[in-house]
Amino acid sequence: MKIEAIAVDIDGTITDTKRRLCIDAIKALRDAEKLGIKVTLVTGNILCYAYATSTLIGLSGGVVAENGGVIYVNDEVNVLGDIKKAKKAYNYLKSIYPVEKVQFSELRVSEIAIKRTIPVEIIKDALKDFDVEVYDTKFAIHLTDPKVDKGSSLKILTKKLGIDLEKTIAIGDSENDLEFLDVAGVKVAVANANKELKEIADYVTKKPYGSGVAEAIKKYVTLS
Ligand SMILES: O=C(O)COP(=O)(O)O
Ligand SMILES: [Mg+2]
Repeated sequence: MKIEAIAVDIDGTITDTKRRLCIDAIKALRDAEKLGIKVTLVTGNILCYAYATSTLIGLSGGVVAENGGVIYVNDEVNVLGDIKKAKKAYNYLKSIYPVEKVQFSELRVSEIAIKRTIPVEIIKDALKDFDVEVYDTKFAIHLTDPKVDKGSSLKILTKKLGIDLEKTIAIGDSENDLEFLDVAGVKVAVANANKELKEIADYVTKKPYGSGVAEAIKKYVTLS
C-alpha cells in the first residue's frame, strides 16, 4: 500500500522526555514531505506551540492541538472542544487538591492541562462524575471535553485535505494517542510507548522517541 500521509504526536514521540526535538525525526519527516507525503502534528499541546513546531520542521498537513479540541488546516482554526466542562472539573479539583495549571494555560481554549504533581488515578477518581476525559500524557494531565479526541479531529482534518486515513500512518507514545491510532490505516507505537498503545499497534518500533519515528518512516515510506 502506498502511504499518503503521516500523523504524528509531539511529546514523547518526536521529542525525548525533556521535550527536545529529535534530529532523526526532523530529517525523516522532511524526507517524507519531499516525497509529497503530508505530515500532520496531532498533540495535546496548544495550537501556537504545535503550529511553530510544524512550521519549523517544514510540515504541510496542518495541526490537531489540545487533544482534538482545536484544528488548524488550510489557514483556518476551528475550536471543537468546550472548555467550560474542563473549568467546572478544574474548579472542583482545586477545591480539594493543590493543583496547578501548566505554563501558558491562558492560551488554552478547549481544555485544561495541569502539572503531574498528584497521581492521575486520584484525579480520575475525583472527577469520575464530571463530563471530562482525563489523560495522563506523562508530560501533563489533561481535562478534555469527551466530545472530542485526537482521532475524531484527525478525521475532520484529513477530510478537509482529501487524505485517505486508510493510507495514513499514525505514530504515538501515550494514552491520549489511543483514539488517533485507532482511526489510521497503519498504527505505530514508539518503543517507549505505554502498554495499551503497544497492544493496538501494527508495529512497535525497536528504537524509542524520534529514532523510532525515523525507523517507522523508513519501514513504511522512504524504503518502499
Ligand atoms: O501536551 C501534552 O501533555 C503531551 O503532548 P503530546 O500529545 O504531543 O504528547
Ligand atoms: Mg505524546
